[in-house]
Amino acid sequence: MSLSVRDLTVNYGPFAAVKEAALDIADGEVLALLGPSGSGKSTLLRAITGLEPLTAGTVRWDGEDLARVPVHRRGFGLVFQDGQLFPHKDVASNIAFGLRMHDVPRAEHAERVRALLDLVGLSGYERRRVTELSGGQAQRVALARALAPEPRLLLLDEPLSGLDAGLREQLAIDLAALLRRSKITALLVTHDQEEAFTLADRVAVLDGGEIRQEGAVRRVWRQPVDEGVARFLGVTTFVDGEASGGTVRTVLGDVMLPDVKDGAVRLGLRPHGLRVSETGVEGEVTAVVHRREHVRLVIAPGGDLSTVDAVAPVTADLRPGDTVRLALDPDGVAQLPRFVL
Ligand SMILES: Nc1ncnc2c1ncn2[C@@H]1O[C@H](COP(=O)(O)OP(=O)(O)OP(=O)(O)O)[C@@H](O)[C@H]1O
Repeated sequence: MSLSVRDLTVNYGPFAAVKEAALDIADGEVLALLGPSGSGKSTLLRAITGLEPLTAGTVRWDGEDLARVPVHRRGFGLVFQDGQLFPHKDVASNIAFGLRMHDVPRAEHAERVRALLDLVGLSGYERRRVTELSGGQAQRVALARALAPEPRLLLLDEPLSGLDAGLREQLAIDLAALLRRSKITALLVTHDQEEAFTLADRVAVLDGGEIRQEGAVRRVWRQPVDEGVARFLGVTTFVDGEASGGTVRTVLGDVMLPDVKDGAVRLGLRPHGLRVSETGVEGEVTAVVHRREHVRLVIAPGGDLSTVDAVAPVTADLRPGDTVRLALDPDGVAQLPRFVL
């Protein structure tokens, strides 16, 4: 085990921004701290780096308590939302700064900078002024600078949130490949579930300063512990059902789910968990929103049911008032614990 955090609490006056947080990151693993704005993600990350004093708790690396180890001696690399590059230096000097801080001999700088630029997909950019970089390129340079001293833990605080959507998606894919290829141990802070799921092996979902759920990405996505976590992970509709032999029967249709136990179950549906289909439950379209890859719909299924979110292909020509049929898609369905009163 590399990083181990226990009972970590950070108070700002009477307000607890982080409450008794516990998490572990194993060697080569990427953990994402995911949560809404103000949930305490950045405070927890800053406390781990040593930038924020702990009110209580411990941060250990391989068992060693870091309480008395200052930020620059922890061997951690940091990347923030705005890469905070030195504007008067060129790309190579920005990256070499990371090397100088860690006593890498000067003769090795050029070669190391070249290798790092290659790693982040910016070969040949050594002499470029940082003021002449795009937002995405600047974040790649910030990443190269943080990686230069070969940190034992890379901490990324919303590294992509300053970028526009398309670029952000591409950079998340590139960054995920880089982290896996280089077997870097990392902690990522983000409010964007797509980003967390692209980049991380495990996620810890924070809300109100508390870690509400922690686990492998797929598991948290498929089995959120409560409605709060489920909603934060994109679930908009909850429906009860009865499982038998791997199929769950609900008022919105049947769906086959892996590992579902027979008996009463509660499902959480993301919009793409309900798709317009040839057969299935009938409903009336009440709203249509065009998205890049699909059309989002609000449907009134009739009867006692409240409106539900659903999707249709971009080619679907649907308007409010149209009648459609809906089928459940297991890809967009989560399973929640069902509390029997
Ligand atoms: N220096 C400070 N003094 C007082 N309160 C603070 C301070 N820094 C943060 N807070 C409060 O602590 C809470 C957690 O803040 P934090 O920045 O960790 O949240 P976050 O999840 O990272 O949010 P965001 O995604 O918006 O950055 C917030 O309610 C914030 O207002």
